[in-house]
Amino acid sequence: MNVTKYDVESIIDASLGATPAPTMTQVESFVRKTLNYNFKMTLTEPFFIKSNAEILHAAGKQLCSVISYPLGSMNHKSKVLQVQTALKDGADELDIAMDISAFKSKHYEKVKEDLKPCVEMMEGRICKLLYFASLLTEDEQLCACEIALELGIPFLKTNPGYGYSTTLDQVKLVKKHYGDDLKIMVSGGVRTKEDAIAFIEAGVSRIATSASFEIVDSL
Ligand SMILES: O=C[C@H](O)COP(=O)(O)O
Repeated sequence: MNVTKYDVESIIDASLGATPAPTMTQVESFVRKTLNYNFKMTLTEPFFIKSNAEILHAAGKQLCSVISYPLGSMNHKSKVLQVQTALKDGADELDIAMDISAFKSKHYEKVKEDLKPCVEMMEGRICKLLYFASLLTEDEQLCACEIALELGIPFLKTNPGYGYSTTLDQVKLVKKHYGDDLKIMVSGGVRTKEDAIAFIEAGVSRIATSASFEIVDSL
């Protein structure tokens, strides 16, 4: 498979993830730096959506934010409010975390009821289900895929970062069972162009990484 620089750059969601508590100045400088690249999205925490959207939209770029990140453990009302606010503030896409504790407790209906209004509010905009693959068994990962499809979210985000790296096996498992029915954004631990190319060859549609500049600059 011949993977070009464009193939990689154009599917990256650029994250500042490696900096756990960035200052507003650090965030703005990161966002301004992404303007020099042709990334798919710039990822931003909810607090920064409004200010980052002003910068990115003025330059014709888009941003994605996160909801109930990283464990999906916010209560339902606050998740709904967070989605409403994120969209009002200018988010173009959202990565919504599944309630991992409820899921691992097998409260699948609760997990779905929690997510359903959030997905409906997206009104056709892209959202991805963060299912935290590294905390799940293989059977649980496949169960999360079923939930995504039942909710009409045909796009997964594997892991939140924070030291949880996505493996090729996690991606291959989903691709083996669901093929093109589920798109995957690999997230967590993608650090080099070799990592990026290996995940593209495994079938991912998007790459969220805090090494976006380094990866593209090395291609
Ligand atoms: O949301 C995206 C994450 O920050 C990606 O994970 P990473 O920080 O390990 O690259």
